[in-house]
Order: sequence, then structure tokens, then C-alpha cells
Amino acid sequence: MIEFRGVTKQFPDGTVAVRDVDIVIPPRKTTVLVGSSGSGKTTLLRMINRMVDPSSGQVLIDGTDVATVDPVKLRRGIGYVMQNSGLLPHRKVIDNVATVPLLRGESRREAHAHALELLDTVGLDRSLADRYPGQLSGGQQQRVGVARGLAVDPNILLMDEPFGAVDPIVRSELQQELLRLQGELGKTVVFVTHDIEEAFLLGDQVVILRTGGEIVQRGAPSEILAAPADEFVAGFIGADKGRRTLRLTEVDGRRIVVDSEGRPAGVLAQ
Ligand SMILES: Nc1ncnc2c1ncn2[C@@H]1O[C@H](COP(=O)(O)OP(=O)(O)OP(=O)(O)O)[C@@H](O)[C@H]1O
Repeated sequence: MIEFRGVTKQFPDGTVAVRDVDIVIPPRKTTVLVGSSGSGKTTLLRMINRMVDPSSGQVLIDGTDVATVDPVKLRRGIGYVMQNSGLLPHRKVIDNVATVPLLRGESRREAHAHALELLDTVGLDRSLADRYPGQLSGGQQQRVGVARGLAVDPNILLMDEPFGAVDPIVRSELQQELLRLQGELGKTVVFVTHDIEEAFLLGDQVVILRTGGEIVQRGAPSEILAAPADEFVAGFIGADKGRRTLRLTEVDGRRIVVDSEGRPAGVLAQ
């Protein structure tokens, strides 16, 4: 479990990115932080692996304050997947995936065997292992990014707008792939997006933030859809515009999110 307790982050120039945030992130579930640009999502995510330290308050992982853990050690146990995949362009796919296992002391042979298995896990053909990132499509690069995030066999996977830079069809494939993976692996996933539909599709818990890093509402997608906390949330989910108004419906016992024209936007996991 990850817990934010009264966390505030003020940068040296005076910008308050996050203000007095409390969040409980349950294990083996996906929590999505969603909000408009500048609402503090990335700052919150980076406080989990100490790429950013809070100005006040605490971030705890399984009861331990991360401030007491060596950042390098901490990061080796937490997968991190970012937008544009963050791959090293001059290193082959296999070496990108094997980087952290090598740092952790696995032999080259072990790390490469492990990396090939991870390509299978994320649905990539092993024949791509010897290519360089620039020789892959955007969607393939993102899958390699996910494989690299999983390479340390982390309990926690942090994902910062990982599907933001690909076209809608590939994005939808990657979302489905993440749902499949999560069903198999059961990691504690913390996922950042500014896309509310993506948040409702992927999140067991959705945390909606507004500028200044304040939480406006948190809950299961069905709870937020059923009772938006205020006009900001209603506006964010489109309920005030009659446009893309998301609502819940039930088909064959499954709860489906549909838009105002009845087009399915996603299926709720629970
Ligand atoms: N190193 C920094 N120094 C000063 N201000 C910063 C720094 N990093 C982030 N900020 C500011 O903190 C606020 C929150 O930024 P953050 O990147 O967490 O937002 P975000 O919700 O992830 O936005 P986006 O969706 O655009 O990535 C913004 O106003 C940003 O300009």
C-alpha cells in the first residue's frame, strides 16, 4: 500500500504543485491520477520514487516513509514508464529492457533471457529485440517501455501518461493490453493521465485533481459517475455539456461506460 499523508510540494520558485494531499493507494489495484495540465499529477507520482521530495508531509510504502530509504535502492524496486517510452536511442531493444536487471547484478545471459520473456509478456515479437528504438512504431516503443518498467519485477509500477503520444487506435490497444497484463500480474499501478475516459477505463480508483494540486474527488469510476462531487468534476466528465456525457449501463451483467450517443467508452472491471 502507498499512502500520501498531508503532502505538500512547493518548488523553490514558490509554485505550489501539490497542497495537503491525502491518498491511500491500495495494493494490486490501479489508481489513476487525472486532472488538467499543471494539476500536480507528475509531481505526486515522482514523490513515490523520490524523484521529487515533499516540502511537508509523508509518502509511505507499506508503512515505511520513503524519505528514510536510499533513492537508488528505492527506484530499483519500482517500475517507471513515461511518455515517449524514455528508451535509450543508441541501445538495442533487448539492452534497453535488460538495463536495470544488469545493474542489479544479473549476468548478461540471465538478463537477456529475462528481457526476451518480457517482450512476450507485453505482446512484442522477439524478432524486434535487436532493433534500435527508432526502428519501432510508437506503439511498439511504448510496449518496450512497459517491458522495461516490469524488468525489475516491481510490486509498484508508476506510469506517467504512457499512452499520450500514440494515435487513438494504438492507444486503445495499449489500454486493453494493460488491463490484460494487470489481470495477470496484479501490480500496484499508479497511472497519470489527463484523459478522463482513460482514467475510468483503467482505474479501480480514480483521483481527480485540479490546478494547485488539490483533490476534488476520489473513488471508483462508478461512484464518480453516479455522483460528481461538484461542478468542476461534472464539467470534467462532460456531464454539464451533454457532450460525451459518460454514464453507466449494464449489458449481460457487465457494467459498461457509454457516452451520450450510447457508444461504449469502456467496461468497468468491478
Ligand atoms: N521543478 C519545478 N520547478 C518549479 N515548478 C515546477 C517544477 N516542476 C513542476 N512545477 C510546477 O508544478 C505544477 C504541477 O506540475 P506537474 O508536472 O506535477 O503537473 P501535471 O498535472 O503532471 O501536468 P501535465 O499534465 O502538464 O504534465 C505546475 O504548475 C508546474 O509548472
